[in-house]
Amino acid sequence: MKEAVRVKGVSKSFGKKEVLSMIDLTVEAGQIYGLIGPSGSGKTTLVKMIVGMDVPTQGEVEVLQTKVPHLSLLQNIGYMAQSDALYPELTGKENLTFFASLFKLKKEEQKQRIAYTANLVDLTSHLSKKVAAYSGGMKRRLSLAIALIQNPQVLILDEPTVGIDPELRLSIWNELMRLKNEEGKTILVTTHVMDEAEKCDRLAMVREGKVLTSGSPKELKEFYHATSLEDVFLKAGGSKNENVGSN
Ligand SMILES: Nc1ncnc2c1ncn2[C@@H]1O[C@H](COP(=O)(O)OP(=O)(O)OP(=O)(O)O)[C@@H](O)[C@H]1O
Repeated sequence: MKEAVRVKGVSKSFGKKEVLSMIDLTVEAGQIYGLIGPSGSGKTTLVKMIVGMDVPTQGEVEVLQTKVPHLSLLQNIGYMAQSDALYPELTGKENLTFFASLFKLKKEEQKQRIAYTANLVDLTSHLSKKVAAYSGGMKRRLSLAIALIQNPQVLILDEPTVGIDPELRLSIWNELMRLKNEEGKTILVTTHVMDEAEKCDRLAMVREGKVLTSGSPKELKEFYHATSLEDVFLKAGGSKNENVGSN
């Protein structure tokens, strides 16, 4: 299978502080790949370098066999940041229309994508409200809709379900599964939530800027003789970098 994302020997420092240290990871096309780790472990920094918003101090990143950053990748990467980048004075629909207009979409396709993404995140009946009047969860949902607007091949979602109620969280995960299974999308997601991590095909557990271990949830639990992913995390924390899975 082809690689959708390749991170090769990436380190990142801010001033003298090294935040990421020699990260290697590969996301196969058509996988859901989870980055899990405590707050401050470096997940967002890594994600920003994968989408081309920040530059590694060392190493390089490729997405769809193209070295990041590259203009051609904008159409193919949908990015949902941790903090919402929305226009509060515009309505939900105007926000979606604005972001859709940045991409090469025909008028009819643009309309369809707006309707589809709004429905996916359950915002259809709120589209004419100003975003300033949205709750935190609604803003997260709109950000997710925007990440999907141009129908990108690769989705990079930084804690997409924070502040979203359990029912909608489940429906968003069901949709991510559908996007993977039926449309062959590649999805890289950061999360703190272990039951979301269980749904990923592969995981990398990150702590203090290093990948502690990686593999499928099943492989990780077997390797560490652990009953849960929390347990894997605790056990992996005490050992050297392990690559449990096949890559
Ligand atoms: N622009 C910056 N300048 C200096 N330090 C930074 C910068 N961006 C991130 N850091 C530091 O890098 C470390 C990793 O931060 P990062 O946001 O990547 O972690 P995270 O795992 O995504 O955490 P969270 O889950 O809370 O978002 C933190 O110590 C943070 O303070």
